Amino acid sequence: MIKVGIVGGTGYTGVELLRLLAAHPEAQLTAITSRKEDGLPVADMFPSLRGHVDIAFSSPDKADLKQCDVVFFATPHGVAMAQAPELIAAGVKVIDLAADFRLKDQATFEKWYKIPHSAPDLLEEAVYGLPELNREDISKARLIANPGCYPTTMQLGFYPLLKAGIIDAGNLIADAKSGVSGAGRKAEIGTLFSEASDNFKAYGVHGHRHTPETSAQLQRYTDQKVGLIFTPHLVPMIRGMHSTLYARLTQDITNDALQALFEEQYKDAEFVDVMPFGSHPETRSTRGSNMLRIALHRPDNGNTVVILVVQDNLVKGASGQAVQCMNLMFGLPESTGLKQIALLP
Ligand SMILES: NC(=O)C1=CN([C@@H]2O[C@H](COP(=O)(O)OP(=O)(O)OC[C@H]3O[C@@H](n4cnc5c(N)ncnc54)[C@H](OP(=O)(O)O)[C@@H]3O)[C@@H](O)[C@H]2O)C=CC1
Ligand SMILES: CC(=O)N[C@@H](CCC(=O)OP(=O)(O)O)C(=O)O
Repeated sequence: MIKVGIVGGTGYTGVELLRLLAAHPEAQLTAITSRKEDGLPVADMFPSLRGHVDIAFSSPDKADLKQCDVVFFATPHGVAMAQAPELIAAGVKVIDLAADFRLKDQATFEKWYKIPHSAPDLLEEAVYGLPELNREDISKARLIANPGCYPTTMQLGFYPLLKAGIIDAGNLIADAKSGVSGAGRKAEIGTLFSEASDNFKAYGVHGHRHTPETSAQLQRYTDQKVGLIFTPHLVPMIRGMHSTLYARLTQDITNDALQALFEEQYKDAEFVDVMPFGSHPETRSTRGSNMLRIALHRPDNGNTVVILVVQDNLVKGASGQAVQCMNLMFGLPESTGLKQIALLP
């Protein structure tokens, strides 16, 4: 059994990790932290886990994380970088769900996250945890930077076109919407029921930290200079994410060939579903599952491709993807413990 620790077990990605790991045949939850709930049985806070999780929270300074084989950080940016060096030196693998190790360039990290990086020596080693594009490196990694939720949709949507060299990489547009759980479980005015329900708004229009993350990753796959305009929106759903991506074709290609490009790219990807050309994926077709679904459109058969991408921000956008990485790091089939079918309605 893989001994698993979770730092930040009271938040949304933390409890999602618990749900997935409780059903994982090779994982044994060994330590889970909370600064506020030291000593409280996990199932007392989350009754959905009664009968499935039988350990209690401990404060981060008391939790014996070094006895774990892998530790997930489901914490705000800046927490993992403080503890990862010591854990890795002790032979523990680390998967950070935050952004501490996502950007290779320290100055770019510090500019966007407005905190100094305390473990810059690990930036080079950290592996970006997007299995569909990075499977081999993940399987050898000691430290995973789990992707952001929006960047997962943008990269998997643009990648096949970018790799084929048939779009203008300097003019990528992403119009994306997230459910409110994307903002985490902390109390904030913007996520109050009376603010976020029955409402719809864009945010981060002049710059969101997922733009440099996505651009830097996409840049690995093209010689053109990547230019991305990304606008996130908050929509009144609890979970789920819908990204509508636009790319300009630079070559003649039929719709059948476009579709074939995506189907070929993701033919072995268990968690990426390329739907029929022209279809309309819904976020609920992924709710609670680790699936990401893609559908292509070509308005008026012109030179713009519209790529619709849906997923669940908490599963494929965070905790499910992190478990997918854990499976690879421990030599297990990638889908172990991740075969849940989406909930309907
Ligand atoms: N929500 C989402 O859809 C996604 C989130 N992410 C990223 O995952 C990370 C976690 O997100 P999410 O679960 O939503 O956040 P939450 O705010 O819901 O939870 C944060 C957790 O971190 C703990 N925590 C906070 N500060 C510290 C600290 N200084 N030291 C130790 N533990 C701390 C909190 O526990 P306590 O206060 O009890 O100690 C809590 O359990 C974030 O970095 C987020 O950006 C990534 C992709 C998607
Ligand atoms: C709805 C909402 O607020 N979403 C978050 C994204 C959360 C996330 O997953 O991203 P990181 O791990 O990079 O912080 C936001 O836009 O800040």
